[in-house]
Formats: sequence, structure tokens, C-alpha cells
Amino acid sequence: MDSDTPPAEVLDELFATIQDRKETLPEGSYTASLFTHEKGQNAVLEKLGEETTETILAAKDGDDEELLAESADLVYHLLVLLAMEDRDLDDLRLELRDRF
Ligand SMILES: N=c1c2ncn([C@@H]3O[C@H](COP(=O)(O)OP(=O)(O)OP(=O)(O)O)[C@@H](O)[C@H]3O)c2ncn1[C@@H]1O[C@H](COP(=O)(O)O)[C@@H](O)[C@H]1O
Repeated sequence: MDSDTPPAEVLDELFATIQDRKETLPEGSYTASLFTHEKGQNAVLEKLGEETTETILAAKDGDDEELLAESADLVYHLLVLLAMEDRDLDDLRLELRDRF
């Protein structure tokens, strides 16, 4: 993915990158480190908790820039969790669509 990626494609490209990291486990990759962490799933779950709290605090502070940054951290870690649980981005889309 690069800065030319259309916004509508970013989540798909990010999820594909996360799945690639899960399969190839490259050295130096933070994403790969979450799949190999000695804490296992808890490593991601703890980050989800942290990023949720940081997102809440940014919203309470009315800090729009920080809100976006922490929301991005939160969404990224949620995508890592879905990949870890062998779910696909379409699974999430279908779940949301079924609520229309
Ligand atoms: N989108 C992300 C992404 N968002 C957050 N993070 C990492 O998640 C961690 C967040 O932890 P922290 O909140 O403690 O770090 P922080 O945000 O600097 O600190 P705070 O200010 O939030 O407290 C940081 O290490 C970030 O680098 C991400 N790491 C990777 N990606 C994407 O994943 C792709 C693969 O990256 P690698 O992990 O390098 O393979 C990249 O190209 C990016 O597109």
C-alpha cells in the first residue's frame, strides 16, 4: 500500500498486508510480532484495550487529530485480531450488512 491507494481500498490493502505478515512472519515486523508473541492472543487483546482507552480519552479531550490517530491504532489491532481468528474482512462486512 502507498499514499496513492484510494481511501476506499485502504482497509482491504491493510488487511491483505496483515494476512501476509501472518503467513510470512518477516523479521522486524510489528504486525508479525503480534502473531508470534509469547502472550499469544492476549498480546493483541491488551493492545485493543489500550487503544480503546486512548481513543476514548482523545474523544473526551476533543482532540480530533489524536482521535483519528488512536482510532486508526484501534482499527488496525482489530484487523490483526480478526486475521488471528482466521476471519476475513468480508465476514465483518456481511455481519454489518445483515444489520441494515
Ligand atoms: N497500520 C499499522 C499500524 N497502526 C499502529 N501500528 C503499531 O501499533 C503500535 C501501537 O502501539 P502504541 O500505541 O504503544 O504505540 P504508539 O501509537 O506510538 O503510542 P501511543 O501514543 O498510542 O501510546 C505501534 O508500534 C505502531 O507502529 C501499526 N503497525 C502497522 N500498521 C500497518 O501494517 C503494515 C505492516 O507493518 P509492519 O508491522 O511493520 O509489518 C504497515 O505498512 C502499516 O500499514
